[in-house]
Amino acid sequence: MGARDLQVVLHGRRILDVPALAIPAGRWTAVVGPNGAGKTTLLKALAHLLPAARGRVQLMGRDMEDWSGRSRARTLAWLGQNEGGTDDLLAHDVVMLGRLPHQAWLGAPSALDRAAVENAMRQTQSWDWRERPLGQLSGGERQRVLLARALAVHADVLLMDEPLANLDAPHQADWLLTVRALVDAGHTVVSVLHELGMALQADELLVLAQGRVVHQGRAADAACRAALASVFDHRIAIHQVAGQWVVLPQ
Ligand SMILES: Nc1ncnc2c1ncn2[C@@H]1O[C@H](COP(=O)(O)OP(=O)(O)OP(=O)(O)O)[C@@H](O)[C@H]1O
Repeated sequence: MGARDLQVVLHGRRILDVPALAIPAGRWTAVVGPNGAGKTTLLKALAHLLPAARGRVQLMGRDMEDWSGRSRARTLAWLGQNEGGTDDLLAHDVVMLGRLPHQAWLGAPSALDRAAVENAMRQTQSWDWRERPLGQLSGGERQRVLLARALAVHADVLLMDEPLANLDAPHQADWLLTVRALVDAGHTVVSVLHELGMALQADELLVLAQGRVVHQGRAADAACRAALASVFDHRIAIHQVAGQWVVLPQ
């Protein structure tokens, strides 16, 4: 996906200013940067969730405005932070919401929908809580249900804002495997991450600061690590341990 002249002004402040952006298809891009850099704002603007956004966003080569809401919802899955309004729903029904773009108007879920929900819940190990209201789950359990909802869409493009929030280490590792499998199957994943060591395992890094893209490139490149150190005012130390990047605060 991509964007041109993307701007967000809120209460008279320019929050985001991205003249041109191309996110490679079939790869995993991690969006990183300090608090307040505009990462969530960028992701929401790309997802067409921010009425205040100006500019052009393209999804699979077509302007967002040219997509019907339904086909866009089938093509682009969203995992956001602190989403309200679904606490009273059973976890299973929350995940089924991910199948809405595939269902006929007022139609019952098909066998395919039910299988997609079960597979996604088993993949995130949340199937055991399917009969529990979302509001009664722990932060990590809830996050895994919401991840299942995004996976159940079977979308070509997945946008995830802080998907690792509240996940314990094994489930962070599972998330990584899930993303790798998605990308291997040709999907595009864009995730905002604060876990910089995980972000450095992405294919591409998009580094934001003060509402601007200050670097975009292959995460394996030294230039990405230099850009990271710079936007965090050199308050991080990046080490390689057993072939993986470890980022420590300093
Ligand atoms: N509704 C709003 N009204 C005014 N300013 C806002 C609003 N939402 C966000 N901002 C401001 O926009 C800037 C970018 O916010 P955003 O949430 O995109 O940052 P972020 O990079 O995701 O931050 P974090 O790492 O803290 O989650 C911040 O300075 C924030 O205060």
